[in-house]
Amino acid sequence: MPPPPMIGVIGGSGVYQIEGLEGASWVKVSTPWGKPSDEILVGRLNGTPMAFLPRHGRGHVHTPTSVPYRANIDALKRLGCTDVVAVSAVGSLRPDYQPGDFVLVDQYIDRTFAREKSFFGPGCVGHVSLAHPTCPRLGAACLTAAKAAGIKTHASATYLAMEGPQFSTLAESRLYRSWGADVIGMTGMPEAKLAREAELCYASLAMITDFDCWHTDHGAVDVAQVIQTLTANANAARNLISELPALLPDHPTCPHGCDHALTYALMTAPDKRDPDLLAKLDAVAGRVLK
Ligand SMILES: CSC[C@H]1O[C@H](OP(=O)(O)O)[C@H](O)[C@@H]1O
Ligand SMILES: Nc1ncnc2[nH]cnc12
Repeated sequence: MPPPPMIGVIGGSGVYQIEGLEGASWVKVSTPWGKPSDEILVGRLNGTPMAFLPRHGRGHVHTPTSVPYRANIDALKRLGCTDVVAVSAVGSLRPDYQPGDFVLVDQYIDRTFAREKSFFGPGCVGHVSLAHPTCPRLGAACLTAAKAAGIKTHASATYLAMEGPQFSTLAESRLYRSWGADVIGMTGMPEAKLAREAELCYASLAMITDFDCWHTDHGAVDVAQVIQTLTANANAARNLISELPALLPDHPTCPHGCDHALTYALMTAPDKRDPDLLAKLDAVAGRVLK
């Protein structure tokens, strides 16, 4: 029997709390990959178990580079999450995706270079498919929730993940546009890669806060502009999340295979596997290592 649905929400910049969780408490979760960004708020939303983790920690302590992505995903998996909705602030790289709009991210270009990107490594080599890096079923639920909450949401976007923390140069912004990227942010990767390795359904809902620096009618992005747009639209994000529980199926076997991503992924022969790494993979890959 597949586990019952539990939604993990990763809150991005400006989203450090969620309201309305019944019986909510902040819990400390230890992982073999270090400490998550913060304690995790666990409770129920309209009867469905939910776990909320602020990606940068309460008070925005972590940079996009220092976010402990592996610990965060491991902790959500360890708590029993089946589905993870990531909320992020992004800049728009196209004129028709405008500040205040939401987008459902379904593709990535990963330009980050200073982060741990895999749970696997020497002694347990694994290769998962990332052709479709997000879960279409969870994405569809997010779009339905956004519609119910009255939020303008674009159904598809390619997210350029940059290292940061500085924003892009004009030449970079133009280059990313020429590559076909639609939005830009600093945290979408390796989060999506790790969620896939952990066999979690993952969807990324991004709020557009600015036009980065390429748009001739708009000044270059700064933090004040990002915060202003985030604050103006924070309620929309909350309303959207509260619509989600009713939209998840009772028996969450993923028709797209997110929950079986590791079935053919492991390459290392059983007798060559590193016991220390296998122990660390207990939550993430326990299903295939039992
Ligand atoms: C505050 S602007 C840059 C900052 O905002 C985004 O954060 P998140 O993705 O966690 O919402 C962006 O990726 C940068 O980390
Ligand atoms: N223009 C931008 N570049 C990178 N990350 C962002 N987050 C919000 N706006 C951004």
